Amino acid sequence: MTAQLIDGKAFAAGLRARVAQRTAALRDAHGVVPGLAVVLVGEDPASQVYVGSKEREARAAGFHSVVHRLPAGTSEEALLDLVATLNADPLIHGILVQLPLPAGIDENRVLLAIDPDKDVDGFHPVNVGRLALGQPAPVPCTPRGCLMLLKETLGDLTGREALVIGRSAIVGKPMALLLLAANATVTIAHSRTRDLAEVCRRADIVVVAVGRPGFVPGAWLKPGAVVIDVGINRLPPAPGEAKGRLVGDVDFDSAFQVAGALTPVPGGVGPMTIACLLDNTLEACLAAKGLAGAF
Ligand SMILES: Nc1nc2c(c(=O)[nH]1)N[C@@H](CN(C=O)c1ccc(C(=O)N[C@@H](CCC(=O)O)C(=O)O)cc1)CN2
Repeated sequence: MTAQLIDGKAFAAGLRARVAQRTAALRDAHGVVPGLAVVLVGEDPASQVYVGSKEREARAAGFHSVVHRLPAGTSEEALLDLVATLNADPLIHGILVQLPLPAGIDENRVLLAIDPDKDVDGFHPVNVGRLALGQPAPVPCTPRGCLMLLKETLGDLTGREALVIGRSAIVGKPMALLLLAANATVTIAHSRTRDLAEVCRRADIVVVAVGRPGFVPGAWLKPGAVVIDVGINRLPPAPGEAKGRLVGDVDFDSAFQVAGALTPVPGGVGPMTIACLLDNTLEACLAAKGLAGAF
C-alpha cells in the first residue's frame, strides 16, 4: 500500500472560494470590503513571487488589496512609519510584512509595531500569547493550513501522537500549540533531539519544518503515519534544467511507501498559506466591524 496524497492545492482552492463567497455576502449586506496591505522590502525572488500571489488572490477574493514594494535599502524607521500609517488606515484590516526582511532591519521591532488586531500573520507577541493561552487570535497561516489538512485527513485528532520537527516561531511552535489545542499528545523535536528516528517511529502524525531537503526518510516513519511536509527547498538545477526542482523536507519516494497519507511539495502545504491569509483577513475585518461569526 502506498500513501494517500493530501491535495493542499485543491483544499486551498475550496477555502479561497468560501472566503470569496463570504466577502461578497459581507459587501452586499453592509458595504464593507476587507482590506489587506502587504509590505515587501527588497528583491528576494521567492518573496516577490509569494507577494505577487497574495496580491492576486486577495483581489480575486474581492478584497481591497494594496502592496507596498520598498527598496532593499529602506531604513527601519521608514518601515515603522509605513506600518503606523497602515495601522491608522480604516480601509485596511490586515497588515502583513513579508519575511525575511533584509539584514539590518530588526524583524521583531517591526512585527511588534503592527496593531495586533490587524496582524493577519499572527506573529505579534500579543497574538502568540493569545494562542498559547487558548484565546481567540489570528493563527499563523502555515500551521493553520497544516491543521486544516490534518483534520480533513484524520478527523478528530484527540489522543493522536503528534511529532513536530522544527521549533521556529513561524511554524514549529504555533503548530505544536494548535495540535495541543486539538487534544493531540505533542512532541517537539529539534536539532538537539537525541535519536530522532526512534521518536519519529512512535508518531501517528509527523509535521516536518526544518528547511533541509529530504531530511526525513520513510524508514523513520511508523507505517500508516500522516505526514505533513512544510519544507519548500529548491535543488540546484540538473543539467539542461533552467531552475532546480522544488522538494520538501521529507524524502517523498521512500515516505510514500510507508506513510498512510502525505502532502506533496509543491501542491501540499504551500497553497494553504495564502488561503489562510485571506481567511485571517476576512476574520480581522469582521471583528473590526463587530460582525465576528455573522458571515
Ligand atoms: N510574513 C510572512 N512571511 C512569510 C510567510 C508567511 O506566512 N508570512 N511564509 C513563507 C512564504 N510564503 C508566504 O509568504 C509562501 C510560501 C509558499 C507558498 C506556496 O504556495 N508554495 C508552492 C510552491 C511555489 C513555487 O513554485 O515556488 C507550493 O508549495 O506548492 C506560498 C506562500 C515565508 N515568508
